[in-house]
Amino acid sequence: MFDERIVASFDDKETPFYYYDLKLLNQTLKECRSAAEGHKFHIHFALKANFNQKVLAAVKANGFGADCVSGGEVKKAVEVGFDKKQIVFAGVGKSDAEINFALDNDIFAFNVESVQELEVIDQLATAKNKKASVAIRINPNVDAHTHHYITTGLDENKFGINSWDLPLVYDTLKSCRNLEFLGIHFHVGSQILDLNVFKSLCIKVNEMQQWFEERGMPVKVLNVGGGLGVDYQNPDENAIPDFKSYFQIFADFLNIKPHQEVHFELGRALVAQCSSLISKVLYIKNGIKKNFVIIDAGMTELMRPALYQAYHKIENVSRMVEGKGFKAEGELNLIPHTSYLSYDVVGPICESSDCFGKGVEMPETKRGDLIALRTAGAYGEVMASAYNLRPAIKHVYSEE
Ligand SMILES: Cc1ncc(COP(=O)(O)O)c(C=O)c1O
Ligand SMILES: N[C@@H](CCCC[NH3+])C(=O)O
Repeated sequence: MFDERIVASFDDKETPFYYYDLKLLNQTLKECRSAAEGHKFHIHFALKANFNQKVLAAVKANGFGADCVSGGEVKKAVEVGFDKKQIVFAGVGKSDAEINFALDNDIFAFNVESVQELEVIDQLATAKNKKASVAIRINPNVDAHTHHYITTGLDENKFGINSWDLPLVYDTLKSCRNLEFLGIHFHVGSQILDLNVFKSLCIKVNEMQQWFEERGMPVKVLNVGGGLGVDYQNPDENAIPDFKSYFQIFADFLNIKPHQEVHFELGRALVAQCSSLISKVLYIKNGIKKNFVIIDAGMTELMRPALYQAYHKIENVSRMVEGKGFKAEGELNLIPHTSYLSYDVVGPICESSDCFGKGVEMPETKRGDLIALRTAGAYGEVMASAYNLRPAIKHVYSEE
């Protein structure tokens, strides 16, 4: 991904910044869309993964809808120009102001996460003399086999309505005159690489839709959420996820009826690989037990390693020649692997967890080298913070 021309173009840029490969982003979006179109599946992009303006413009241009988790995201989606009939609003804690904003904008649907929320949406819709379309988020108790902080579909998680509360949901839907029941919604977790998880999800979705339809409530939308993972270890070899196999699971195992639409809410799979956090080496500190590379990006710019011990591939792009490996300073020839050193790559923030990788093998690294933290396009800049009064994040975009 980082040929010499790209690295040279970074020379005059102030670090740290997120570098976006817009060509890769567009390729990824197109592949996803064509894989989904074959099955007539609808995809809403989960804005929580990335709400960078250029990213959203590309997502919208490629025909995706918007999956929002706050009033702020609904507002953003409206401002960017997503079709309001392609905006959904999920989240366990929607405030009255957020619900009102979404009602005023006539969005496609609320994914509702509790019985009390159903009642509140009905009251607020009644006050506006409107009907709110709702999908019921059901907690399917399916183990996503992913990091426990990003598992969302187990009984112990706060998300969704548990199946034993469905009779109460049914009664509430029947008594609330300003709600229109649209369908059911699920999301079991994120960074899921084992496609069997989605098979188990399909089985639960089939059970749940039958429950509603047996009670005379047609389920028009089956929303199966997002969660497809990406290859953090091999970002160049597997730059675009296998969308075909992913969608095929749902085509094979979901019991889709003619009156139904299947909706997805993908985030990470669409945007993770198109961006890297580029940072400059400030200092090299050789300790007794460890060598530290101290870079000018910290957990404030990319929080995932500190928060989830998440892995991001780390490369010294100043010493990389495309197709040839690494070069030593001033040399054009390859340097042997034995001259790779082991470093802990850390940021400047006053927290011990401000560490991007331990024992990272890199060619001998010097002050001023550029370091790329790969696969940072999802849950990267959106989770940035101003802790330590850090400046706002900067961006650089590929030409395309
Ligand atoms: C309800 C919901 N939908 C969609 C997503 C997007 O997930 P992912 O980025 O893993 O595709 C999430 C985040 O996990 C979510 O909580
Ligand atoms: N922020 C998480 C994903 C959360 C998904 C949202 N429910 C991550 O970086 O992996």
